[in-house]
Formats: sequence, C-alpha cells, structure tokens
Amino acid sequence: MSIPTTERRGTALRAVDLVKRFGEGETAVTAVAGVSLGFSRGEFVAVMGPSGSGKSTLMNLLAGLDTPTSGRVMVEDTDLSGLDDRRLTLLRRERIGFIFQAFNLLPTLTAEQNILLPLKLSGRRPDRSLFEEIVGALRLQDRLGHRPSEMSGGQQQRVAVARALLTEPAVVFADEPTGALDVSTGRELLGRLREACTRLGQTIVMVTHDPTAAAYADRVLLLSDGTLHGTIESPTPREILAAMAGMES
Ligand SMILES: Nc1ncnc2c1ncn2[C@@H]1O[C@H](COP(=O)(O)OP(=O)(O)OP(=O)(O)O)[C@@H](O)[C@H]1O
Repeated sequence: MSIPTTERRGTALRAVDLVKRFGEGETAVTAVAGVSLGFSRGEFVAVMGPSGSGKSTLMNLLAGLDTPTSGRVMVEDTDLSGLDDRRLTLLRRERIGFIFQAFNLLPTLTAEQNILLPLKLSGRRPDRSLFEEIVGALRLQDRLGHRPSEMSGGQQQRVAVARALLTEPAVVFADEPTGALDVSTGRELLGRLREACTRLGQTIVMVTHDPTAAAYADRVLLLSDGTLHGTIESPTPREILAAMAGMES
C-alpha cells in the first residue's frame, strides 16, 4: 500500500482549534474563531482573505509571536503552549524564518554577512554547500559583496529570503513579501522562492492580498471572519479571484 504524500513528508506545522479573542465584554473581537490546519513539510501555502479576516493574527499565533486564547500550535513535535517565554524565543530563532515586506537588512553588512548573520548569532556553523545552493537558486552569486544600498529592492528581498532559508527552519512565514516591489520584480522573487522551496523541501506560509502571488503556492487557504472559509489546491489566479469575489459579496 502506498503511503499518502502528506504522511510520507510529515507535518511541519499544525494548529488545533485555535481561537484568539482581543478585549473583553461588549468590545471583544474574536479575530481567530476556531481554526484547525496542517502544513506538510515542503508545502508552499498562501493565506488570503478580506481585510480584518484574521490573517495577521493567525500568522502571529502560528509563528509563536502571540499566544492563543485557546487551542494549540505544534511546530514539528513541539507544542508551543508548553513553552515559557525563553524557550519560545529560542524556538522562534532556531525553527522559524521570517520574510517581511520591509527587507530588514543591516545596512553596514554585505549581502553575504546579512545572510550568515542569524547563524552567527546563534553560534551555528553555516553549511557551505547549502549556502551555495540557496545563493544559486536566488541568483545572488554576483551580489554577495554588495551592501543593501548597492542593491535593487528585488535583490535585497532575495537576500532576506536567503537569510531565512539558510537556518533551515521548520517553517518560513512570509508577510506580503512582494509588497514593496514592482510587479515584475515581485513575480521574479516569487518564482525564486517557489524554486528554493521545491529544491530544499522548505515549508512556506505566505500572507498576501495578491491573487497572482498566491497562485505560486501549492494551496491557498481562504479566511473569512476568523474561520477557514475554503481551500484551493494548485490554484490559478482566476480561481483565486473568483473565490475572493464570492467572499466579499
Ligand atoms: N491587538 C488587537 N487588539 C484588538 N483587536 C485586534 C488586534 N489585532 C487584530 N484585531 C482585530 O482582529 C480582527 C482581525 O485582524 P487581523 O489584523 O488579523 O486581520 P487581517 O486579515 O490580517 O487584516 P488586513 O488584511 O487588513 O491586514 C480585526 O477585526 C482586528 O481589528
């Protein structure tokens, strides 16, 4: 009997009955209202939904940046609810990668130094062949000696992607990673991110408002009023647009 792909690959991240409420009494807002999800290793998932549907709150919970009102988050075998602040900080540093809209590179460091910085800070030795592979997949070979001010926005974001991937996190969270880029540079970045994800077997969870960006993912999760409204497998921009239009009407 063949083993289903998801079981063979294992689960990188899981959420069980996640609820997040802000405030008390009449002014209370339930931003995430009972979400259960699993992300397989190597999967690239986009999270979409109207403004206020709970995307950022869900991502903060999944990344251990915020604690749920109830429910659980598991990063690989670790239940985040069992961790104190110190161990949660360590887990975020060692097992989670982040790519934000702003590239957050250190201006005085070269591209190579920026990419290596997280490993250096945690006292880990960089895997040189992995470094070469990531830099190759992101076409950064010729930019390693440049400082951020000497690079285009797209190149800077590719450095930020390389920095997130080199620590081999269980999950990389990307929050509107193409938000500061023009359309064609954004497409190129997503193509490279997609390629790196496939080559390295890296799990990526990306929040975006852009249906074309989301179509680079293996799966799109649609959030509405803090609940999971639907899922689109192997999405096309047209299917995503149609689903989004259906939600907003
Ligand atoms: N710290 C907070 N305190 C109170 N309410 C909050 C807080 N954070 C989020 N909310 C509320 O929770 C709901 C979901 O917000 P969230 O930012 O997760 O949505 P979103 O889908 O990411 O929106 P957008 O696409 O506009 O960024 C909203 O009603 C928001 O006002």
